[in-house]
Amino acid sequence: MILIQRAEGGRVIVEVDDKVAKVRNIKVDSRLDSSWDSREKTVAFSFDYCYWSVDPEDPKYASQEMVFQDLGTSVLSGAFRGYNICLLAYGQTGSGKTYTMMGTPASIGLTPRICEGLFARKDDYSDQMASCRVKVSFLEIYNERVRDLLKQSEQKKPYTLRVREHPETGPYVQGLTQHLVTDYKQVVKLLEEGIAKRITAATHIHNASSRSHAIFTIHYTQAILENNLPSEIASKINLVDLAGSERADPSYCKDRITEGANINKSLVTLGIVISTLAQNSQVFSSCQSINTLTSEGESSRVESPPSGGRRPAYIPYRDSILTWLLKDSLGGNSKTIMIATISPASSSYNETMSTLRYAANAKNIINKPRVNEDANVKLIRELREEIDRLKTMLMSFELRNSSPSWSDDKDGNLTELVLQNEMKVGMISFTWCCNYLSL
Ligand SMILES: Nc1ncnc2c1ncn2[C@@H]1O[C@H](COP(=O)(O)OP(=O)(O)OP(=O)(O)O)[C@@H](O)[C@H]1O
Repeated sequence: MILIQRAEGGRVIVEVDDKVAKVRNIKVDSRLDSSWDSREKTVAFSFDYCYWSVDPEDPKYASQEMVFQDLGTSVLSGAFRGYNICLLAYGQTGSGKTYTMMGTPASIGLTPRICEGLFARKDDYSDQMASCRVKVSFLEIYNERVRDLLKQSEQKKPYTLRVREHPETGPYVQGLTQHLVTDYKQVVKLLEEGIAKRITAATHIHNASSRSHAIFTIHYTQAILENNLPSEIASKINLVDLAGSERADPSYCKDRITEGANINKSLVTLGIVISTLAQNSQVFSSCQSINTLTSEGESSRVESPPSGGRRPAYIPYRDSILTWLLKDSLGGNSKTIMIATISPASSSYNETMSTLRYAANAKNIINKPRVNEDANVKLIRELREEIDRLKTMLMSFELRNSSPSWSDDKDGNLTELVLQNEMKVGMISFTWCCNYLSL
């Protein structure tokens, strides 16, 4: 989705028409007869949502509440169902990423609103024999190093945390503190603490520009009772406010230039990861459609890769700390929303076009999210569904079939299947309960 924030620096060259953002091509002079110039006068990009957030007096102005109602509520519903979610704000310096993700005291942003939503739901749990646990962590990546924003550090060099990769759960930051929070006020306090520690500097566009990528993570675990068995559904919500992309100003000091180079390095790597994932998703979907066509027309199955032998390309996640940490959110087990913020001013034309192309690429990625639930509880539920299906079939056979021999055969097989599945359910439930109690 695209969010158009303020217009400083020249005339407005962007307009929003429902889900389409149209940018006037400033390289084509609209006053001249363009018959000799084949370039388009406007370039249109379509997204799931486009918001106009320039002037609060404008009737089409999109407020923080409106953005939350569209995006924040879908983050919450995904988390309640047990999915991992990632919300990522990308855009030019000063275009409103931090405003959208965090907000201001007068106009709170997505992150605090999402936390508020989690705790509003928590209050309902008393009726449902379920409970939940919320833990948060907050880190920044600055100059390719990781710092815990929620840890008091007396050290001179606080950027010492290392990223490691677990074979099952993926990349994580070793030693990052996780804070158990029980109400909204506690989260707000931690958010304020972390934001105050985040590295900012004055750039030629924005005098309090975030120079680091910030990741606020919520570990949301729900304890539920399913089929009379206690179980847990876990969801990880990554709320990411990226550092702004900006060109290096020759008047900057050496540190600022190194900092800019590191920001660009991770944003360039993010761009490469996004376009490779988008290409791979296209290879995957063409593979699927070829397999579908073949299985409709022939009896044999085609193994991937399809004709032409295109294999998925290597994804360089580990080329930057940012992409390594977001590996699962980008093209993995996560529902991911990218918010691209742009300025509608003509002076930002190049950055706006590059952000829109970046976002258009990200739209093509196909992720594989799955509910993070206990595998045994899932198996028991599937077996019970199968038993119900078989019992319904048995009943309809008994009602419909008059031929005794045929019906007896089928009845026998189905009854046996029902019994086998009920035994499996009994055994798994027993072993699972023993394991759960011994923990
Ligand atoms: N829609 C908006 N309404 C009112 N103020 C806004 C809006 N968008 C941004 N701002 C204000 O503009 C300034 C810059 O915005 P913000 O800090 O969110 O930019 P950013 O993209 O995070 O920049 P950087 O990458 O440099 O950190 C802030 O003072 C912010 O409060």
